[in-house]
Amino acid sequence: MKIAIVTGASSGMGKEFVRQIERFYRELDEIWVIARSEKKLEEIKKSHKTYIRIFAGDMEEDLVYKQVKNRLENQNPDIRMLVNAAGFGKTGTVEEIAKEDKKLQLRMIDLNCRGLTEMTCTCLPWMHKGTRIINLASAAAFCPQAKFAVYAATKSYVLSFSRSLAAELKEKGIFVTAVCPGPVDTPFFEVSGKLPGGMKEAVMADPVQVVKQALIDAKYKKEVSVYGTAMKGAEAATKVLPHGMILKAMSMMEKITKE
Ligand SMILES: NC(=O)C1=CN([C@@H]2O[C@H](COP(=O)(O)OP(=O)(O)OC[C@H]3O[C@@H](n4cnc5c(N)ncnc54)[C@H](OP(=O)(O)O)[C@@H]3O)[C@@H](O)[C@H]2O)C=CC1
Ligand SMILES: CC(=O)[C@H](N)C(=O)O
Repeated sequence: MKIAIVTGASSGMGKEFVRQIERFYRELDEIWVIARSEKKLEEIKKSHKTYIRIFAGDMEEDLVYKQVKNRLENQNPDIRMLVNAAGFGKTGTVEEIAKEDKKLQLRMIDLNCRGLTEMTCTCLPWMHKGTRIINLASAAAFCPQAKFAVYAATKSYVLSFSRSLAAELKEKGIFVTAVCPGPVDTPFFEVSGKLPGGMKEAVMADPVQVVKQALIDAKYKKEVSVYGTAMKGAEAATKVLPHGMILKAMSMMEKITKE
């Protein structure tokens, strides 16, 4: 049995991956979807031809990983693709966020880093030559970001982890792609809140295009997928300019767009 597994499938890019994967891999028997909102996953199930198997659970807790593992052991499927999309962010200074909710930034590390790592380790024994892992990092992985500090750090982890994993798995013929978009128009910002000023709106990307690019890049075994000229430019800038200078410029731009 050939399957794909998508975390964070109830919304935004995860949901879009489920939609596009169905067209991309026509031979799939099932797509396994993971998120907390069972109701949203049920809605997604109704709109697909491929059988959608729902795992409704909180990836900050252990239970959902056990449920996925048990199902893998029982059905022994061939995982053609794993997409790790579950994640969240919060804008504000580290102090402000901690004052509002002491645990929130730790929960962010737990989901964005531990969750992604645990799901990858859970799935790897069922992945073989020619299969793909797609990890949702972010352009925030390229450089530290004030007022997005913990989020940007978690995404640096995802990028670093993905590249190391890609090197480790190359011999086995399993290919890993870290997806690093700039701001994408999804419900993400309803959870995170927005940075003051209109900086992000100006470069907001369409999730359909970001996911399409990611699947093409994964097909061509690219280790990093960056959608759009603006973010390709940003990536190049973070490679040549001192990060202190970029942080200063970002802070100045924020002040200008606020005025
Ligand atoms: N939007 C953007 O600008 C960008 C987003 N990204 C990254 O892409 C990924 C997808 O984000 P996006 O689609 O935009 O955001 P959304 O908020 O639309 O989707 C986030 C998904 O993660 C799931 N999720 C959140 N918390 C948990 C949890 N504790 N356990 C299980 N699932 C959870 C949500 O489902 P539910 O609430 O039902 O649990 C939802 O399906 C994230 O990792 C994000 O960091 C990267 C770059 C840009
Ligand atoms: C939410 C994101 O990851 C995005 N790259 C951003 O910086 O807004």
